[in-house]
Amino acid sequence: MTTEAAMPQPGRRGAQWMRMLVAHVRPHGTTFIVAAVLLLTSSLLGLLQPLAAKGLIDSLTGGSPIGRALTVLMLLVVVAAILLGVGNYLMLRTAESIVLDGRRGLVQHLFRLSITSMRSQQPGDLLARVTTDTSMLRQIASQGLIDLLTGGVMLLGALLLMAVLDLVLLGITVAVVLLLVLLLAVIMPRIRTAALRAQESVGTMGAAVERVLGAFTTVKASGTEAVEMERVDVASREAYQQGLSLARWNSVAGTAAGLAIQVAFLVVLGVGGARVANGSMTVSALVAFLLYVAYLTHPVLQLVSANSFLQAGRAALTRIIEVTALPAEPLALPPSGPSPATTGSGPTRRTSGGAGDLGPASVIFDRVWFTYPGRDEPAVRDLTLTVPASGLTALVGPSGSGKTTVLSLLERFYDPNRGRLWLDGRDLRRWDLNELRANIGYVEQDVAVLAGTLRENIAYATPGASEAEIRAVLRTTRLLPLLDQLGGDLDAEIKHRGVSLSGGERQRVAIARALLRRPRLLLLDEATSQLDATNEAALRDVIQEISHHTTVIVVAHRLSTVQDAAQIVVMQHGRARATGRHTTLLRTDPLYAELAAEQALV
Ligand SMILES: Nc1ncnc2c1ncn2[C@@H]1O[C@H](COP(=O)(O)OP(=O)(O)OP(=O)(O)O)[C@@H](O)[C@H]1O
Repeated sequence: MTTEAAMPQPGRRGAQWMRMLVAHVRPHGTTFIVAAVLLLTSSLLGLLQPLAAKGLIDSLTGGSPIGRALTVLMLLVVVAAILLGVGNYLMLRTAESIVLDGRRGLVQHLFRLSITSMRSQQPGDLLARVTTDTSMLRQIASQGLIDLLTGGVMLLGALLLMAVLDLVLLGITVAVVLLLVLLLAVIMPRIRTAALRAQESVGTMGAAVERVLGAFTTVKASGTEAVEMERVDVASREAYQQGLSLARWNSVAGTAAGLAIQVAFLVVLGVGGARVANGSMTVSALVAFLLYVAYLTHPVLQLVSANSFLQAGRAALTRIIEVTALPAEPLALPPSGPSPATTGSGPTRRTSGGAGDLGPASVIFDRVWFTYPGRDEPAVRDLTLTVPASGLTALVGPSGSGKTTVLSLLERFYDPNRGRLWLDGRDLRRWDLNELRANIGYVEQDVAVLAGTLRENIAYATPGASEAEIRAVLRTTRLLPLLDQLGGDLDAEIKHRGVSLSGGERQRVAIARALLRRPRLLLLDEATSQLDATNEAALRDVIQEISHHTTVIVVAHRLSTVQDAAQIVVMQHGRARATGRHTTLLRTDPLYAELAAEQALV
């Protein structure tokens, strides 16, 4: 998890797209094959139509009755049309299933990405990959593969039947088709490049839009709407240019294919006419041959468009493969149902990983070093620290001294480069990741409130929580007035990103969420920084009370909030420079004394 998770280069993923395509199609193999057989049969019946037409002409010119030949021709037309309809439907159904599977697989992987992988990506671009790129899978299956198959078979079939009719004319037709193939071989890489660039620009556009949506207030307050619009516009213009390039090359390919068939038709007409005149072939054979040449238009255009779809699909698949190649964490267990009710006065641990009621957890950092990917300076250096089970430990120190990083290492968002961490005497790396996180309650610095109801937000990590339990944590975190404002309705909606809540309310929602889980280790990162004095004092008491039966690690800027901590760790440049109680540190550590003096605590 500690290695930089840059997006792999498309070239390196080149051969994988075929394997991935096969993997996507395989689960729907039966329907795909049935659909392919129906479509092929329909095409083959279409292939017989010129022969039936020849029979009809022969009957007409020979003066024999045409009823039978006419019936055969009609039957061929009707049955081919029905098979085409059913086959198309089945193929589209398969294509939709492939898109569904593709999206599910991609999202599952996306949500399991390690923090390092996720931070190396642009969320808007990832969104484009999940939505737009997966949509392209539909075209690969419904148009690409099937057109390639039916077009190929029809082309071969037609050439075979032409061979039966006249070898000289066949030679002319094959020569023209080969010329076309050569031309297409030149055009196809260009189509592929344009498709990939177009998809990439859509991703860039998504990232540019997401950047604004994620900081909408800042954009408004800074008056930078026009600048941001320009950024999006650059990406959309690029997508437009690549779309044009794609259209250009596609129309060159389509026109060349149509032209090639017409040229073949005219040459065959001329040479064939001469051959009829000198008695080398019959009129009906020439008519049938010409019908086959005209008939070739369809499979040839099919093959051309199949290639375009496959090139575009290949570009999309390449972008999907890039995401699936990023390092991910093990799959999270589904959240547990309601936990057993609290008995007596002691707390019952709620976990979604099944940790059970194990009491508070002890934590040890043993000479831990950690440098963020892409950074030169370690954020944590040679950190040795013991946090006893139960009690409040506070991390204080200047901004950037590594306090948040210490909490991130405990959550295993990152693994140390050197040294080891222990929780309950067990190396952190030996914990099942989901079990580990189920034991920890974490209130991050930039607390997240999700779109949804108040209940969903509070019980986010504890879906089985009862109404009484939720109300209890709301009382503890002084959120009952908020509930009153929402008309006493736990199922009232909170707006996207929690923008309808104040900063302090958001913090308290996050604390309530962590408390409801009744973790064994509670990590609070500046969790009360936005609270007013009254609420802060009240929550400080609550946290003190919790620390009697839970291990609590608090990151605090305001020393007033942690004066009573059992242990205060003073961090500087990633190191723990001093550890002790407030009064001791005031005497023994100049930095702590300075911080306290700045905050008028002495
Ligand atoms: N995701 C990240 N990628 C790269 N560097 C990071 C990342 N997060 C933090 N850092 C760097 O690591 C160092 C420690 O950061 P950290 O957030 O742990 O400090 P902090 O003491 O919690 O700061 P503050 O009190 O301002 O929140 C800083 O130099 C910071 O720039």
